[in-house]
Amino acid sequence: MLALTTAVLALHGPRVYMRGRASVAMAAEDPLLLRAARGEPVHRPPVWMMRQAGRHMKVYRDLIDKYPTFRERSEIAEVSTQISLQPWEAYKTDGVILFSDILTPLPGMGVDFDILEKAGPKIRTPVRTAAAVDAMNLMDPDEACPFVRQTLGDLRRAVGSEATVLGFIGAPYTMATYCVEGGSSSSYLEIKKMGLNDPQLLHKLLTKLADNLAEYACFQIDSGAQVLQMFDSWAGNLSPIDYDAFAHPYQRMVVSKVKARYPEVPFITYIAKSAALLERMAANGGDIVSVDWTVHMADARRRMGNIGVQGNLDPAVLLADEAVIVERTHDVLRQAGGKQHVMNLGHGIEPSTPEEKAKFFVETVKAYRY
Ligand SMILES: Cc1c2[nH]c(c1CCC(=O)O)Cc1[nH]c(c(CCC(=O)O)c1C)Cc1[nH]c(c(CCC(=O)O)c1C)Cc1[nH]c(c(C)c1CCC(=O)O)C2
Repeated sequence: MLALTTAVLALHGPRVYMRGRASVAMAAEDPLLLRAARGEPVHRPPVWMMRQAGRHMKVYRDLIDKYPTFRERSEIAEVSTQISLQPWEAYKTDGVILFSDILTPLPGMGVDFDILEKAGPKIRTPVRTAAAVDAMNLMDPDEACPFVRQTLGDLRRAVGSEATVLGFIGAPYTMATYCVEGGSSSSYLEIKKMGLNDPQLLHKLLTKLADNLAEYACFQIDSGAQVLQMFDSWAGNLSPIDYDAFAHPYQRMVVSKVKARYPEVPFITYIAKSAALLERMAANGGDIVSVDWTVHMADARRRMGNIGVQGNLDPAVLLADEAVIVERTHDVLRQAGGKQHVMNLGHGIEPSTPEEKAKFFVETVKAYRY
């Protein structure tokens, strides 16, 4: 800890460090995660867990009897607010993420979907032709997702300055995988075929999605989201050539549209299995790269230079003994260093995670001092 403080002093010099402390005092109103995400000095790392609201919590599973479909649970504002707050009430995470899904805005664009309890997302009519892409419209988020505005506002009022409220979107490529495949996939062959045989059609779909998703992200910020996370979860499945053609430019398009309107709102990008893509992710115009657990955080820092990081504990560690959780958590925190790091898992929490282990992980991070 002392070594780290010395390192911070060596890096910034005492004068700048003092100025940093003064700015902390001035920004005392803003919650910790938001300050850390902006790169301001903080006394400890903030922590939340991807997919923290949901199946691993008994209070959530109990609600399924009353609201049997995911769309009810995420599209009735009172229910979505209640679920979003469950992990905050149980663990006092520093981040509270809107309980919703990346597919939620699709009906507003003219693409309808269901979420089946076992099989997951299902697009009613997959988007595979020029006519289907042309039929997609520019969404009006207030008309399509009024419950999102309501929930984000209610969440801000509920947590005040004790936590940071996060909004999120899917990135165009990952959204396109659902539109084209019609649901989850392990090989992504339909969208790959489209990209290889009719790239112009895929570009057209991605452009439409980018316009809509940027609009939807801005709507979430306007509704109260203080940090925005973009999930390009399945872009790690692309070859670099295809990533550069179909994922990267559309991430950039979304980021630049959002940044043009909300330059001060921290923007996080997540991709699963992204070890080969870190440098590319860091160049999409966002502020923070959410790193999965297949990379040493210290390597991620070295490779990406001056950009914030989020992550990257293997979610499986939350199934281990407490001593292992402490050891692995501290290891990530040390590697990430004290600057612009949001502690998180490397992907969503496993549904089989015992709640007391999730709580222990959050407490372990909150007890750490820079
Ligand atoms: C199962 C599933 C859904 N939607 C989706 C899946 C994955 C299926 C696949 O592998 O292809 C698609 C999806 N939804 C989300 C992502 C990005 C995050 C990721 O990579 O996991 C992805 C890829 C965000 C989300 N999806 C959800 C959140 C909620 C907020 C949170 O707590 O993080 C987010 C950010 C919630 C969600 N979304 C869904 C359910 C059943 C739930 C409930 C919570 C739970 O997982 O137990 C439906």
